[in-house]
Amino acid sequence: MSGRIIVLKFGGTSLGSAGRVRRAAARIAAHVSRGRRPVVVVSAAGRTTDLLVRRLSAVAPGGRPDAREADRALATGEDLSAALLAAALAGLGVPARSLRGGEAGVRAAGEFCGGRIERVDEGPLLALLESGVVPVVSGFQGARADGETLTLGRGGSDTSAVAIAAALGAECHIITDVSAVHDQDPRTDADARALAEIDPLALVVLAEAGARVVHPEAARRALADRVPLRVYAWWAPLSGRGGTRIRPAAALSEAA
Ligand SMILES: Nc1ncnc2c1ncn2[C@@H]1O[C@H](COP(=O)(O)OP(=O)(O)O)[C@@H](O)[C@H]1O
Ligand SMILES: N[C@@H](CC(=O)OP(=O)(O)O)C(=O)O
Repeated sequence: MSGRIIVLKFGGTSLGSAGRVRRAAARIAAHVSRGRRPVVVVSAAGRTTDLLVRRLSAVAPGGRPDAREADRALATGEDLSAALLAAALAGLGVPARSLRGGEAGVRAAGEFCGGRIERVDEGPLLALLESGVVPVVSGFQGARADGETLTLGRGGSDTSAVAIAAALGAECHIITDVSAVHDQDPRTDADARALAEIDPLALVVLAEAGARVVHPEAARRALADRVPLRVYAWWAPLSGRGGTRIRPAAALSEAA
């Protein structure tokens, strides 16, 4: 089955309104109708995580909340996105189920607010795919061996998506708020060029230099685990054309 699995990661801006959640659901449904088996990974909508950080600071002495409770609060942003998107899919007649990171098999290690993904047990996701259900997984979180939820650091949903794709032997699409990976941040540099293709190592270099579009840890994992990536915008055609392909031996080239 692995050849037909595709991991689709929707960033916060891609889920920032009811209309965008419905468009994300339509994109997933389009993949299902083409015979693919999507596994979906979501971020918290819009500025939700920033809001949760502010709310935690407001109730904590000295603005420093207890780390365990901070992680439980922060994880709710992704959980809400997952439930909303699964509900939108059900509304389109596509069976779907929201899962927390730990429920989806994402095993994390480390401390609260600073977890790292140790491994992904593919069993729960494969079981849902086998029964024709689209798993919609909360990114940015995993479960530690003691059952506690750990978040993975800001921007960590990209890492969730790539780790899941690596475990499933699948490609991973990162759906974001820019049309492609550019050679500079297109929001601050009017001359930024969209890249049609880029080598995975070049993506690591861009990400480590601060290009937020793919988290550096996700880029490093894609390189190490040979996960093919694509990056495009939430408003891109549902046909899936355009954006940036990240694959080994791709030359840096400008998008048409
Ligand atoms: N080289 C680059 N190419 C594309 N986007 C970039 C680059 N450098 C920085 N960015 C920024 O990355 C942002 C997308 O990342 P992010 O805000 O984390 O999106 P999401 O909400 O989808 O996770 C874009 O809005 C853009 O401003
Ligand atoms: N919601 C988390 C995780 C994340 O990855 O978000 P996004 O995919 O929107 O960058 C954050 O804001 O850091």
